[in-house]
Amino acid sequence: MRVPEFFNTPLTCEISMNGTCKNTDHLREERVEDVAGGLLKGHLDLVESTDSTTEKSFSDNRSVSSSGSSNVQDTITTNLGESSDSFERHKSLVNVAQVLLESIGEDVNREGLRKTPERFAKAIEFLTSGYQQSVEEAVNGALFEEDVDAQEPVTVRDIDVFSLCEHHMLPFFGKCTVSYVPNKKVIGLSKLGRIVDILSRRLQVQERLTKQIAETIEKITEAHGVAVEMEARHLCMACRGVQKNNAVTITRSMRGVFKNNAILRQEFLKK
Ligand SMILES: Nc1nc2c(ncn2[C@@H]2O[C@H](COP(=O)(O)OP(=O)(O)OP(=O)(O)O)[C@@H](O)[C@H]2O)c(=O)[nH]1
Repeated sequence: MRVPEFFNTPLTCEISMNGTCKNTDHLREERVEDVAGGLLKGHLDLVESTDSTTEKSFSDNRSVSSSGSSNVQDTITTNLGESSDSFERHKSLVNVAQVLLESIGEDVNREGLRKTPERFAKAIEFLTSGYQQSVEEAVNGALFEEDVDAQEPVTVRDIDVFSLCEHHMLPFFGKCTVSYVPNKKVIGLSKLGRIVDILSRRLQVQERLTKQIAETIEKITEAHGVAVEMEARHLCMACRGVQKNNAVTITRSMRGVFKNNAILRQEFLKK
């Protein structure tokens, strides 16, 4: 069984307002032995091979408090709330998968399907993990003051996109190109990919996803302008329904100077 990162970390410190620092490892033990009251253990037993999302929720919450032990206690309470929510979510997804298998006439106990509800739950948790993530946390303050040339865009092409269409909950996937004209600050390049991931790992329609990516980048970077173009294939159009396997949908969102400056816009659209 993999153990969440939290339990493998060295000494935890609690820093009080007056700057003193004391060991709070006892809180970690309490968290398992007493505070969790068995819930955490139950969770770990059920989610035997803990997925990255669950690990993240534990490791992210390993906190160094800047305002004393009550905050540490608050954090623990919040963590247990989140852990309990994710436990309940996981349990219902496993149940849903079992019902789904039974509904199509499958035997949920046959060898090949025994672990399928668990796998299904983990896959759906991953594909919708964007609901549990915040863009601000992912960007992590990676905005850098730079004296860049006015009106010169920064463009990252071919960022992979995997999302689920909200109509059929089937994947749509492809790539997107993001461009922005910086306004005194630039964003860490990887953060553009992270923003795309967080917004994609939700139930979406391609048009809304494209617009949300542009709006989010504009808000975070305060850029003079942002342009996003996405090309994607929708499995709901390929493997079922109209069955157009080669159809590719292209969506765009232009904001700020990209909207008004024809040259910038043309440059962006030129491949
Ligand atoms: N605009 C848009 N439509 C989408 C997207 N993803 C799926 N759709 C469409 O959503 C529509 C849902 O139509 P409905 O008639 O309610 O559902 P349906 O009977 O399954 O439709 P068919 O797919 O035509 O069989 C379909 O036309 C899908 O192609 C998307 O990202 N953007």
